[in-house]
Amino acid sequence: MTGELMGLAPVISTAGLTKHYGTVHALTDLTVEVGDGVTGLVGANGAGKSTLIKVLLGLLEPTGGHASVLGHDIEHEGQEIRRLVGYMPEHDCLPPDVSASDFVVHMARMSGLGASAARERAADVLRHVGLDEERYRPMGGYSTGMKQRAKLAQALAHDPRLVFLDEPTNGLDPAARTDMLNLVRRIGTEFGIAALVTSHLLGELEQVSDHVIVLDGGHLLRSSATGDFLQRTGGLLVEVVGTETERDRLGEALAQRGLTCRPRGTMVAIDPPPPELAEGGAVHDLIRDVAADLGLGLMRLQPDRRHLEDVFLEGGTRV
Ligand SMILES: Nc1ncnc2c1ncn2[C@@H]1O[C@H](COP(=O)(O)OP(=O)(O)OP(=O)(O)O)[C@@H](O)[C@H]1O
Repeated sequence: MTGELMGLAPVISTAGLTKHYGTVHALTDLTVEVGDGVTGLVGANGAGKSTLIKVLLGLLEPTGGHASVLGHDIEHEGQEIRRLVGYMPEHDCLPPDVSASDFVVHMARMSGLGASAARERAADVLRHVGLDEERYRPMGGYSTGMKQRAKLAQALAHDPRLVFLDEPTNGLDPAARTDMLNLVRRIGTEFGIAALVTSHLLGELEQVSDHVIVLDGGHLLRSSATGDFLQRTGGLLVEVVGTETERDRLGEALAQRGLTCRPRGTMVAIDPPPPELAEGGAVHDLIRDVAADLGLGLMRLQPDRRHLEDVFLEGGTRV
């Protein structure tokens, strides 16, 4: 876990955390730690992500187990936790007749800032999230992207140590999604605020998270550094100048030399080579020589990596 590795106290720590809604087992025996930086909380709809956040905020009582957030016990110190933590809920919760500016000032005042400090802080966070002149307009007329930014701004209003961002990219088009992910990354790096961010889209979290926790039906499927999810497969990806014809000529020639190849987009994906070619970069030399013999220009030769989707496709092992 991130915190343990760095010798720091974890930002969040749970032990056997369980939450049932009647017969629905939303979280089961969850033991996990979250450190500083950005942590992705991934899982399909209904996996228990929002429930975990609400339990950690002290808004829902756990059925069993324990958890602490920034060193505070969730059952007895919920108020202290909510003072230190910002929360961007999944669903629309913005008053339509109020401007983002008034709303964020209000949220900052609620957290104890004086009138002028709250105005200053609101202007800062609204600028950081990219709401400019629109911030003076009633939020009812905002696009989904602007609403998500306003929700994020209110989560940052009281200068929290940690933010819970529940599906911040929900409903956004690809460009707005990229902007939001960049913002999430900046929160964890430039602003130095730890972030637990949920998504059911696995690919997007691998771009911004230092660590990823995967939930499946309320169970912990996996918790590791993002780099470990993207571990090398031992295979290679090669791209040559030209079209599919050149790609396939290379693939066929490499297959004749004992490599297992298949097309993947514009590239040739090569399975981990046999031991005699894996040693000392022999496979790289072979690919270079085969491309040269065919008169093909090598554009790219890189390790093939697993992606977060693969963890799900493989079914994974519950830990
Ligand atoms: N108040 C509630 N009463 C009963 N069941 C609930 C309640 N809230 C959530 N659930 C159920 O608990 C399970 C986990 O829900 P949760 O909202 O935590 O999942 P999630 O991973 O956040 O999914 P989503 O992204 O769809 O919100 C689901 O089966 C859900 O239907």
